[in-house]
Amino acid sequence: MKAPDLPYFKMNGIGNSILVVDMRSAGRPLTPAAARAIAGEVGLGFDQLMTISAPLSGGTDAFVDIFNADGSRAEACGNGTRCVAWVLMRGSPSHHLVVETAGGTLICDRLGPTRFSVDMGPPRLAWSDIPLAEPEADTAHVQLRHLSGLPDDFQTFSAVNMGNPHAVFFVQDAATVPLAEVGPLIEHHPMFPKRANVSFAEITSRASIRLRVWERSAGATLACGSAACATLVAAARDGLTERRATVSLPGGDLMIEWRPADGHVVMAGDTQIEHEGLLPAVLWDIAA
Ligand SMILES: N[C@@H](CCC[C@H](N)C(=O)O)C(=O)O
Repeated sequence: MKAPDLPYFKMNGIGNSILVVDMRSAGRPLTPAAARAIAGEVGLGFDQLMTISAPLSGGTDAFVDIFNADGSRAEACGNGTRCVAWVLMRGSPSHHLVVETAGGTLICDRLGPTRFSVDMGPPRLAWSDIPLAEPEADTAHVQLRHLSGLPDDFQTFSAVNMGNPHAVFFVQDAATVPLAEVGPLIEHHPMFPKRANVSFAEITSRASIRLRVWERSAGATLACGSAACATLVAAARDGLTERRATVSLPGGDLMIEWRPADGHVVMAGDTQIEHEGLLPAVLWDIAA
């Protein structure tokens, strides 16, 4: 039977470039090679590609697989999840959605026509959950060992897993961090067996943070939702901010709360649709 062409939605979550593909009629998953082809030859570049499939577990509305532009998989993507919520709730009276990803179950709520919140679940803070390569008693202050030549600002980081691994560095001035130089060095540091998303955070008040992010497998991005969540957790854990703050990224602002009631981290922010279309069925035949 001929595979169907599949609807895609080119979107962004405050500048984080997201391609959502509705695979519910495909009957088979997207391969990493197809994800790379979509980003490359097909010309639909993205930071993350989110595929929507039928739910795997009871009580969820969809399963979402997340690919980086190099074809690797990510366990979480906050900005992409808000875009998925826009796609699944458009034209529907529903204001609430539960999606499952490789990193856990995410709850989405509509706050406005293009504004959504995502409950990203609780952060995991044990060294083995990040994961780090070796035991660390205090994951809020980890020394970045064996990497010489970095300024003092980049010697100690806070490690947080928000479904995916994050290293958060607090700096005096986020704007002057040489992201393209230090980002890849830290992402690939042997301390991170699954590599890491790398954040540089400047505390601007008890309720505001300025942030720049080097994403694992995607590089410098205008925004990263899970990094904003990880940063708020790291900042509140250190007493630098309250548990609710505005995180300002180059692409815009996210409101992040680490809820005292259940320990979950909730993000709220905008989404934007750029265009939509159909992806040719032949792509589904590209092998892994
Ligand atoms: N942009 C995302 C997170 C991206 C995932 C990352 N590159 C990884 O490999 O973990 C977000 O908004 O959370």
